[in-house]
Amino acid sequence: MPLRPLPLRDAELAFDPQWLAAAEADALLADLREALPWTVHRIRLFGREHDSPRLSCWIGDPDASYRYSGTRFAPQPWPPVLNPVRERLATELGTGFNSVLANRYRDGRDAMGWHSDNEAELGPTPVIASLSLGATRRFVLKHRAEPTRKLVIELPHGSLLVMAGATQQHYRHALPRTARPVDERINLTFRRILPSATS
Ligand SMILES: O=C(O)CCC(=O)C(=O)O
Ligand SMILES: [Fe+2]
Repeated sequence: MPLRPLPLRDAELAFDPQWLAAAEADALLADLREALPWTVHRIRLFGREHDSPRLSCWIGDPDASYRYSGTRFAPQPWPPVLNPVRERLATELGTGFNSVLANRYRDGRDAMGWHSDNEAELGPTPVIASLSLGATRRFVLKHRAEPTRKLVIELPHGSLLVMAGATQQHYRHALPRTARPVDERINLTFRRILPSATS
């Protein structure tokens, strides 16, 4: 299916509910579960350290280091299974990616809180390509200045959501917890860390 624009004022979004065919998405999910060194990241919230409610893994080119809670981290190397995905994204979106944040939500209690992907190293108008595998979860975008302006979207197995332009400047997003019994989900957000920020 093609990527189609999702209309939302002050945002630039495109969505394909089935960017990967089910069999490809199944294989990728199974591989990534095994291939990645999943860890619980520590996050700083109101001055206190907590375990983040999910498993994560940062992947990237060797020069694409990133800052997280004030520390600089070297990324994990790309697992070969992601190479075709990375190439296809670059071709279809017309922009290259040098890093991926992989998140693994073990069940409905795992989640991601409100944030924007607005780190300085991504630049002011980052293209972020979010590929979802496994259980369908609800993703919510909320306008910073007008919180009633919202988009709620279900992200199914094999779907691709692209956030671009000024989306990160105007909107925050989250993956809320759910009381529904849900299976595991893996999400990959492909990003481009700018070279000026990686030295
Ligand atoms: O799991 C998701 O769909 C969202 C992930 C996300 O917002 C992020 O990695 O920055
Ligand atoms: Fe995000």
